[in-house]
Amino acid sequence: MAAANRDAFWAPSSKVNPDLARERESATFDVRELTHIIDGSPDRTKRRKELENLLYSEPVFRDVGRLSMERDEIYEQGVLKSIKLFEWSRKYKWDDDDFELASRLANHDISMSLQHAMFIPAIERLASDTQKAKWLPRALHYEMIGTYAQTELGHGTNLMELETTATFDPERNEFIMNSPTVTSMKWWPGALGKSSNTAIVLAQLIVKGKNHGLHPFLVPLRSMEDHTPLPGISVGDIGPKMALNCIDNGFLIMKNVRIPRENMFMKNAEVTRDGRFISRGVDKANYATMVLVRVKITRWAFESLSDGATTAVRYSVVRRQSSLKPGERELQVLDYQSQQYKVLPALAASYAFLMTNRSLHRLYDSVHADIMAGNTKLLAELHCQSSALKAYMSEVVVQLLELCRQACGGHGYLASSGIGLLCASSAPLVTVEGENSVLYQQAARYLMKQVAKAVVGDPVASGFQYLLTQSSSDRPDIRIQNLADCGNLDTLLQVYQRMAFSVVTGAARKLQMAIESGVEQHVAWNNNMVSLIQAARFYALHGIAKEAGYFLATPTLTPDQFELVRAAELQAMAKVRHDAVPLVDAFDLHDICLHSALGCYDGNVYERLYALAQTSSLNKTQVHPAYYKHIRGLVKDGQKQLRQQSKL
Ligand SMILES: CCC/C=C/C(=O)SCCNC(=O)CCNC(=O)[C@H](O)C(C)(C)COP(=O)([O-])OP(=O)([O-])OC[C@H]1O[C@@H](n2cnc3c(N)ncnc32)[C@H](O)[C@@H]1OP(=O)([O-])[O-]
Ligand SMILES: Cc1cc2nc3c(=O)[nH]c(=O)nc-3n(C[C@H](O)[C@H](O)[C@H](O)COP(=O)(O)OP(=O)(O)OC[C@H]3O[C@@H](n4cnc5c(N)ncnc54)[C@H](O)[C@@H]3O)c2cc1C
Repeated sequence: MAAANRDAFWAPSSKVNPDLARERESATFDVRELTHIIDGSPDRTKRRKELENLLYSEPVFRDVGRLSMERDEIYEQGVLKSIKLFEWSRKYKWDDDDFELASRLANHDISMSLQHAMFIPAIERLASDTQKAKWLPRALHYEMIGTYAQTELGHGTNLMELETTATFDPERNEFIMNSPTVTSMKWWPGALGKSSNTAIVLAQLIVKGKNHGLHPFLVPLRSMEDHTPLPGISVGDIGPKMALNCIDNGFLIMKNVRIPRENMFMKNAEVTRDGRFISRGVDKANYATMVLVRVKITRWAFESLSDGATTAVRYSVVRRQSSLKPGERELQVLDYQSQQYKVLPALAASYAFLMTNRSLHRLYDSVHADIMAGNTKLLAELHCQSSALKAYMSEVVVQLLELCRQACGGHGYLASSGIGLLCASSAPLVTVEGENSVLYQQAARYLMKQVAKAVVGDPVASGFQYLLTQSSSDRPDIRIQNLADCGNLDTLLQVYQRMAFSVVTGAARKLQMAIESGVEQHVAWNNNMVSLIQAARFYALHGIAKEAGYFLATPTLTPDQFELVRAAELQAMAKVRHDAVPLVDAFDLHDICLHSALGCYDGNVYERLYALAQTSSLNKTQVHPAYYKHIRGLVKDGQKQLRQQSKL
């Protein structure tokens, strides 16, 4: 597609699909006001619009051609986008919020996203003041382009078994970095393969033959002059992935790579010139960057889901298919109850996730400020909440996005729908920054400790008061007698607390019984892992309907009450359906950001599908070269055989 046509492609059309226009006219609330709430304030909306104008004035951010690009081109485009954002960040002195917003507007489709997502935050959190003074300006001015290299080919989850070593050489006042085995090579770090010249490498610290555990080190990878790998460094890309192919996730093998002693991150621990190891702060302080990124993932979960919900809702009101009564006009597919059941949970969860992320962010900011001041009292609660919410929200996003894709029928399978790519690029959220079942277990571990406290009457953390209130014998009955009761938030909270109490204490009981019967603690944990993971998950009405078994078996609800909840859920869906389009419009996603022929604001779905099909590389010529190479021979042979047969 020529550049001029690309611009035309994204230009909003004055001709809006009439079904979509009607939905907007009947909105029961002010969409702009809701947009301000979603953005945070009218000023934040204004700022977003300013950044949209800046970004989308650049051809590289408007491109629709990526659907037919080769890997090299995808990578190069991702690099170009990174460079643009970095240049603007430097020129306009963007703060973290601005950078995050700009990155979101670029769909995080940038090769060197780790620079701001992990590399700079890790320096801020793990480096001593002297190191920060030295490294931060180099990172913020993009002389250092960096990555966070923790995972290895052999181990991602179990950090204790990482094999990379950093051995202190007191004579030369240096660390010697080594990847001693095949499985010890670093594998997966984003931007490691081709883009980064520096890495934060997590390695086992060896001093005087003693292993002091995992610590972070700043390792130069490539020459600052010509970007060639430095002596002892083998580095490269790990190959194409299901999505996110603009990112050069890489491998790294180090052979006797020497770095100055001062390159060990020294906020939390230090090796002195004479080889003494000094540990400061809490044991897990070096995991701080992971906690931050888990919080960020809950934001990305909201963003991906709101993209998917917008596309699925808009398309579902534009698409008409079949009628309920023969001869009647075909129905907008969103009017089928089953379609509402596929699409509206994604819409509802988008809003719930936005608010949850905000609350988690507030907790993060407050605990982070405490930690910087030396107070780590709430670290365990933050670790529990960030682990459980990262796991739960990413799990739900992956499931709901796939439903949104299915809700778009066959067109949802086209790359031009945008939704397949969204599913593929969101899929790793369940794995990165801690695989979900592993993170649920971290939360379960904290929960079990809270149960132990509740049992002996000790105070429990603020979010776990239900362990005390729900255990008392005079707890009130659940009052669900009619549909209106199902809409009472206090009642719903009570339902969840009761179910959570039963599941959490049930898991604790099973664990305790297994241990008392003589089973070793870690075996008992493994034998009860599914119950423990369930205990760490949390669930409104849809959650109750989906997890019926737990609410009926615990027993939190009677079968009659459960039927009422189900009826109330369907009633709520019909109500939300009326405002579904205004509710997705309030996300105010620019068409370029959404990148979907099915989800565009004007609803001209069919025209855009056809226009995007024209960009297929197969359509460059009327007759494809494959015809001359292969198909022509087949057809000619067939013709020849037919002629011979007709002669017989
Ligand atoms: C942008 C996307 C790019 C992606 C990037 C990446 O993926 S980068 C790569 C991302 N990679 C990953 O995410 C790897 C995932 N793996 C891990 O995070 C860890 O290895 C582990 C948590 C699974 C276990 O760790 P372990 O064997 O060391 O520990 P343990 O289970 O024996 O527990 C010991 C104690 O430590 C506590 N504690 C643990 N973590 C934290 C924390 N963050 N904070 C605070 N506390 C924490 C825990 O509660 C327990 O406390 P207790 O009960 O003793 O008072
Ligand atoms: C797109 C992408 C980007 C990434 N970026 C980075 C990066 O920038 N830097 C970096 O260092 N790493 C990065 N990673 C690596 C990522 O952090 C790891 O993949 C993740 O931590 C899981 O580790 P693993 O792949 O080794 O899985 P494993 O730990 O081998 O787990 C495999 C499976 O085993 C099961 N399992 C494992 N342990 C347990 C347990 N204790 N209990 C129950 N079940 C268990 C789970 O089902 C799990 O899915 C990235 C990964 C991806 C996919």
